[in-house]
Amino acid sequence: MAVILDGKALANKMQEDLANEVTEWKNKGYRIPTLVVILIGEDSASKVYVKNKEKSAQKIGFNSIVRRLDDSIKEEELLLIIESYNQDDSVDGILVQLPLPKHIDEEKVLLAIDPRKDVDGFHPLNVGKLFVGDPDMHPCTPYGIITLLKEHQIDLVGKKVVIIGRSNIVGKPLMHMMLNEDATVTIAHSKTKNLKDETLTADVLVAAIGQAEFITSDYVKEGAVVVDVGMNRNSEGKLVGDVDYQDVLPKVSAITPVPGGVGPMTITMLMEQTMNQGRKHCGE
Ligand SMILES: Nc1nc(=O)c2c([nH]1)NC[C@@H]1CN(c3ccc(C(=O)N[C@@H](CCC(=O)O)C(=O)O)cc3)C=[N+]21
Repeated sequence: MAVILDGKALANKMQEDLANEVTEWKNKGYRIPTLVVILIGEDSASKVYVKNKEKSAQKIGFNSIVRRLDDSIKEEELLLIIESYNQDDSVDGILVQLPLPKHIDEEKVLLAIDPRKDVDGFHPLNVGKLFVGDPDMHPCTPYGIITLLKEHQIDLVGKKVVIIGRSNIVGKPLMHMMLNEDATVTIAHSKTKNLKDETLTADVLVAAIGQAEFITSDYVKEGAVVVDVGMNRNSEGKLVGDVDYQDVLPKVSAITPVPGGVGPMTITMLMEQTMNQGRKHCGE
């Protein structure tokens, strides 16, 4: 029987621990950790994600600020808003929800966030620190994946990990984190030839493709661990991953469900890094 890697359960447990820490923190008379999430425009998926982040932050007891900005905002104006939060000593974490409207340069925005407040781990300095194996802030989705696998004692040393997807927010940072765990890593993507030949070698297969139920059992080695990063709506409007869950289930040793797998872990790692920064900024 396959082990279900229940991200929701671990997320709940970790968020309870964080809530207890915040209570202790308050009792010591310290300032409550503060997270600012900046949401630009009306993208419906982004709204749901931001709402979930806000709910978690409030449940934990953080000071949660969601700054909603109009689609038409000028890049300079956004940069000034970010700078004001950089300067504000009561703010521990700043996250700008991606994707951004087309007229705004993502690289400029990510560079503008103070790296010490970059709880998303997307600032080039934090990307570079991860690259050289000395990470400070981690991108939350890959960090959540590693945390979930570790919780279930899934050993990565020397294992063959195949990641499908080369994005800056999932595939590439996960590659570095897996290397830091001594795994052997392959990244496949839309131009990869004979994808199945790659995926069938995977002890751990990570799907970050963006196509509903793309990975069927013929892509998966017997006994593999399958991690599903996908978030797609199928024709019935149901949330499904990049993995055909029912089809691969009999073949795998462990698998993350969608919903309730990687998604809740992503949010939890954001909260964890906000707590850590809050602690640092108070000099503890
Ligand atoms: N600057 C930035 N940081 C991010 O971390 C970031 C981002 N931009 N842009 C988009 C992606 C996506 N993302 C998710 C967060 C939570 C769920 C989540 O909570 N998923 C639930 C279900 C949610 C639902 O019901 O739709 C689950 O899997 O159980 C999913 C995806 C964060 N992202």
